[in-house]
Amino acid sequence: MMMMARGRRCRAAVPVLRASLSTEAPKTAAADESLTNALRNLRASEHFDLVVIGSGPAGQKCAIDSAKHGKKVAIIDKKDMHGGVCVHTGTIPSKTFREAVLHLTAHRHKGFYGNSYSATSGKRMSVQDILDRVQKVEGAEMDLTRNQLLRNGIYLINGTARFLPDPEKKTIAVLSNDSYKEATDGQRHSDANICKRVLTADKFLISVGTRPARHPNMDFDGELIFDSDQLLWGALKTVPKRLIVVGAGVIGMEYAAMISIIPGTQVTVIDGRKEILEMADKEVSDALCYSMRQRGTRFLTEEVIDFVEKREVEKEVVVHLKSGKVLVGDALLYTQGRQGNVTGLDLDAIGLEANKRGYLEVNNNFQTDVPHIYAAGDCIGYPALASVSMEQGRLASVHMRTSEPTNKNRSDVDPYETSHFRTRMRSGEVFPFGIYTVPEISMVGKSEQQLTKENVPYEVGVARYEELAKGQMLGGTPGFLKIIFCPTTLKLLGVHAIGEGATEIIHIGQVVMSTGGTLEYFRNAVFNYPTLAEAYRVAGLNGLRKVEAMQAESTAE
Ligand SMILES: Cc1cc2nc3c(=O)[nH]c(=O)nc-3n(C[C@H](O)[C@H](O)[C@H](O)COP(=O)(O)OP(=O)(O)OC[C@H]3O[C@@H](n4cnc5c(N)ncnc54)[C@H](O)[C@@H]3O)c2cc1C
Ligand SMILES: NC(=O)c1ccc[n+]([C@@H]2O[C@H](COP(=O)([O-])OP(=O)(O)OC[C@H]3O[C@@H](n4cnc5c(N)ncnc54)[C@H](O)[C@@H]3O)[C@@H](O)[C@H]2O)c1
Repeated sequence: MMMMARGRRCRAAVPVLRASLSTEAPKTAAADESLTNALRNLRASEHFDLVVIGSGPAGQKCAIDSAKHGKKVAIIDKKDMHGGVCVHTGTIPSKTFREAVLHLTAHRHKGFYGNSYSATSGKRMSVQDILDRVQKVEGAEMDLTRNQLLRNGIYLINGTARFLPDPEKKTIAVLSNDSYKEATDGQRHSDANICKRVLTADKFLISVGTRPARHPNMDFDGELIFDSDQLLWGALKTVPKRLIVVGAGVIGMEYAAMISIIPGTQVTVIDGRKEILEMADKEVSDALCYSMRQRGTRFLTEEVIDFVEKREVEKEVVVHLKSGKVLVGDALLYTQGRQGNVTGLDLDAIGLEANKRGYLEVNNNFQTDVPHIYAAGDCIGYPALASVSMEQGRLASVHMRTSEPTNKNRSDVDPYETSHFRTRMRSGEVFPFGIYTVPEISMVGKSEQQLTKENVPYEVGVARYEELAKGQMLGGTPGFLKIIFCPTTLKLLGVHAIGEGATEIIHIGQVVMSTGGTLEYFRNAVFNYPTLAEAYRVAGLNGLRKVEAMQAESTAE
């Protein structure tokens, strides 16, 4: 079904094109060929300036920018996935999950009222207690997204997109597959897939996102062994007493940290690498691990899984590591990276190929090798953040409309909106990372380890939450802010925070850093009091004192 954009002229009804077709993700080459053949004879029913595939952050912002500039835009996605992975299985549900756990455990208040204080009157919380909040927020966010798109005159077409062979590479079919689960678990859930319509467009944006990567030899039943999508689907009823998390990347560490604050749970994290959260500053990741260890979490790094068995009767999962260690848990969460959602798009039809992780290659303007087909968001790889995906989508739209030969104002495009952004983005210079562990982490710019590797001299200024009035008011929970700066110019090179509000206060450092400000800004500025932002003043003064001491020493010599 297509949702009609408000304010648009009604079209003549387009006959639904039916063909006896195989599913969205054909399992064999023969099935794939028969699907392609069946689709080949279908004729396009409507033309758009832009067709966006996938309604996540990248797709939304690209579509809205184009629609606001007068383009006729359609977004294709499955009906139950409007808003993308971001709204349904990624950013929004995981962060709501965190808020629910923090509330139900009363974790933020334990500093004052003791470890036994909770919001569940001593009753052990169920997974559904947490998911109730997640589902409410997910529903509200989906409505918000839909309304925003429709308000902007964007056509929402429900289904799965698949390119059709066409010499111009401008034709796409919409298949009737409505279930995200069907697309992600790779199982065939229905015998036939119906082609609902065929569209043509001048431009396309592929913003199909990613899905969890799965170990080929593990049986993901959603209850004993599950990925981060399945955790939200409700098959797991009770919070596991012994949870094994495989993969200490962002997703693994966020969920491990959330579950570890639930009383009566013991979490073990396994990773093949030496360091946990490699992109974080080591002092920060050490502080996170310290905090989680205090709650009984165990970290097994440089470990590789040999095999995993399920004990169905005992409802246990047993992990055998290549090092010979054997772990027994009540559940296993598998978070070893993600895979681009390109299966089923028939990239062959447009002469494109994804890499083995399912990611597409694009240039600085987000164009693939086919110049009118753009790609943005998680399906182009690093950094795979909702925040960055939104901006990539908008920038793709900016390039689409400003690079048109008919555009007379090509020179008035802000250079920030062109390829510079992507180049700077690769260096991590222009966006922060927010990692919603407990305590939360945030960073912008370089870490001490990166600067050391690059032979860049630096000094640091540090503020501990315990030194701040607001930190005390919040219960004295641990945390710190570290500003890394150049000792000669006093310019900021990186800002790293761990503790309550870290993902919010990081933006102060980001602004000062991106405008070329120095540490002196924090000495001279007056901040609200009491706030966590005051940490900048404390850290700034701490850093300046160190520089003064160094100068005094060198003068004395
Ligand atoms: C557990 C988790 C937590 C996260 N937390 C954060 C966070 O805190 N902060 C942050 O910034 N980022 C976070 N992320 C990353 C963030 O969710 C992604 O960066 C963001 O969702 C990517 O947006 P996107 O535009 O690429 O599309 P996605 O949100 O990935 O959506 C892609 C859409 O494309 C659709 N699609 C796929 N194939 C087809 C097809 N053939 N036809 C039609 N539609 C199709 C899918 O149904 C889906 O709706 C998290 C991710 C995960 C998994
Ligand atoms: N707060 C946020 O911004 C946020 C939150 C969640 C996810 N995300 C995005 O989602 C992306 C995917 O996250 P992810 O955690 O799935 O992937 P990831 O790549 O960050 O982490 C995967 C982890 O699994 C480990 N691993 C891989 N193979 C292994 C093996 N054989 N044995 C043991 N360990 C192994 C890796 O060492 C790594 O630590 C992230 O890159 C991030 O951009 C962002």
